[in-house]
Amino acid sequence: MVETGKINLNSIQKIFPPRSENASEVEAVHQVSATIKPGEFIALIGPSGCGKSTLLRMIAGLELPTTGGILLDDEIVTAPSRERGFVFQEANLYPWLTVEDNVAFGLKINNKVKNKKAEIQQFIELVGLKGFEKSYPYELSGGMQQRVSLARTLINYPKVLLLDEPFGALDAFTRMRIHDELIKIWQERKLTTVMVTHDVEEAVYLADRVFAMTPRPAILKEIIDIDLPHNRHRESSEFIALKTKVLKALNFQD
Ligand SMILES: Nc1ncnc2c1ncn2[C@@H]1O[C@H](COP(=O)(O)OP(=O)(O)OP(=O)(O)O)[C@@H](O)[C@H]1O
Repeated sequence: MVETGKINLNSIQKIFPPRSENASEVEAVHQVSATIKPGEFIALIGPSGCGKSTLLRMIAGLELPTTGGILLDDEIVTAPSRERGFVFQEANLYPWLTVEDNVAFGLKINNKVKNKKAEIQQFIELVGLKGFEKSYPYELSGGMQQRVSLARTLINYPKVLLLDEPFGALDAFTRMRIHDELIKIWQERKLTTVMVTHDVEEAVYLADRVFAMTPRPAILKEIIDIDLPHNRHRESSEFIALKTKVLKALNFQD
């Protein structure tokens, strides 16, 4: 079986030009190199404004590196593609469309919606929204909206799932439930996943490896292996030890 979804980051640097005449340029990402294996779950963690989202956006092809290159399965990333599904912090649903029409929207652009009813239903069920097909976004909680956004991305069968703090606005209980759903989907679909988060516990709960970034410019300071099987127990001594390790890498704990 050919495994797909390998990402190579080769000395990635991103410098944004000055925003105004008196401003200076901003180096957001500095010389990041790493290989992400097919099917791996990576959490990118670092202080606010360090450059995590910029790195994720470059993997998506939404930004181009100033120097260095990103390869997906040995092809250089130069533009966004459905191969690399992106879920934003906000669900960004179309308020005038129902859940099923929001999920179908990406397919409609492709003119592929014919005979896709069953598939749309399958993805709605995959994210746990059976029974809400005809609901509008305003009738859903924040967590449910984010699940619609996930279904809308997954229905295009991306090789890579890129998540930019998608659960940041959710309450703690909803987050924990959605974490378990995400792990189930990730295990079923064997998707290479890269997630930006501020939350050390979220990173240790979900990821195979945590990439700890420095304050801006983001440099890959340390990679922490999370060598725990799922379902992980947040209260276990191994889990707490790994959280401490990540916090140390981020310089928040001696
Ligand atoms: N398009 C842009 N033009 C100029 N500067 C930018 C642009 N996008 C991001 N930056 C700057 O790059 C730096 C890194 O931003 P980025 O959004 O990647 O950080 P982050 O680590 O994801 O932050 P947060 O966790 O707060 O979302 C910031 O100083 C930001 O102002």
